[in-house]
Amino acid sequence: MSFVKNSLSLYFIMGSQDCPHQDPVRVLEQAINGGITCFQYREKNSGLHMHQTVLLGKKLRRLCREHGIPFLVNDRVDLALILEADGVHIGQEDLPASEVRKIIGPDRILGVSAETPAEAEQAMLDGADYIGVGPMYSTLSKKDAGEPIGPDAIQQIRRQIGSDFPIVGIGGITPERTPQVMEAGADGVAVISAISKSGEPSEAARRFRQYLSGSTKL
Ligand SMILES: Nc1nc(C(F)(F)F)ncc1COP(=O)(O)OP(=O)(O)O
Ligand SMILES: [Mg+2]
Repeated sequence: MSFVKNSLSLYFIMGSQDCPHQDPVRVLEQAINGGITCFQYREKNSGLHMHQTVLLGKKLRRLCREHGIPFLVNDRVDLALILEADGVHIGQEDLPASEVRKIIGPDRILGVSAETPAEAEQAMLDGADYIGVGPMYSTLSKKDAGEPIGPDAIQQIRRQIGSDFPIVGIGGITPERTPQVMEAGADGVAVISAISKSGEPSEAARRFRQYLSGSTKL
């Protein structure tokens, strides 16, 4: 579990839909240079058909492998297996976590979205290695995101599941908002547009790392 916990501190999530003006491979390369610790490939309503999704996924997977960054795939367990991903992330409206755990086996990472203590508890019972809690703040990266639940939701979940289980906050998180999410009990922050749409992904990732290490000049 400590491997997952350590890898969650700066969890970059991206698909081609998040990089309207740049090559997604270059964006990931820059984000890795800036210090991300985990990556999730999340193609959503991007217009790519599955062959293109696999091709891009292979390039992103290769980049992560070269830099020792865990590579996870969102939603699509088949795509995760094709890409030899380190894991998969699923939400409450995706395949049941307990079924996904059977398909990916015991050694791959299983992430599950949770908004409430009950969902968090169930995810743990279903074999999740971490949970993603959000949306923390309003987000443009997920069209069907619910109302923001804020860092308090992490505090409530922590009261239910204890301090050991890995939690990452997600949804509208900026470098400046990172301390609030971490103080609420998260092990890390998951980020899409604050890095992918920053124009300077490596600089953006570096700023998150500064706030994560508490080394910013307040
Ligand atoms: N993709 C995600 N990754 C995380 C992670 F924990 F990894 F940060 N947490 C939450 C989500 C959202 O997952 P889901 O609810 O299925 O929506 P979508 O499939 O649109 O992403
Ligand atoms: Mg999903």
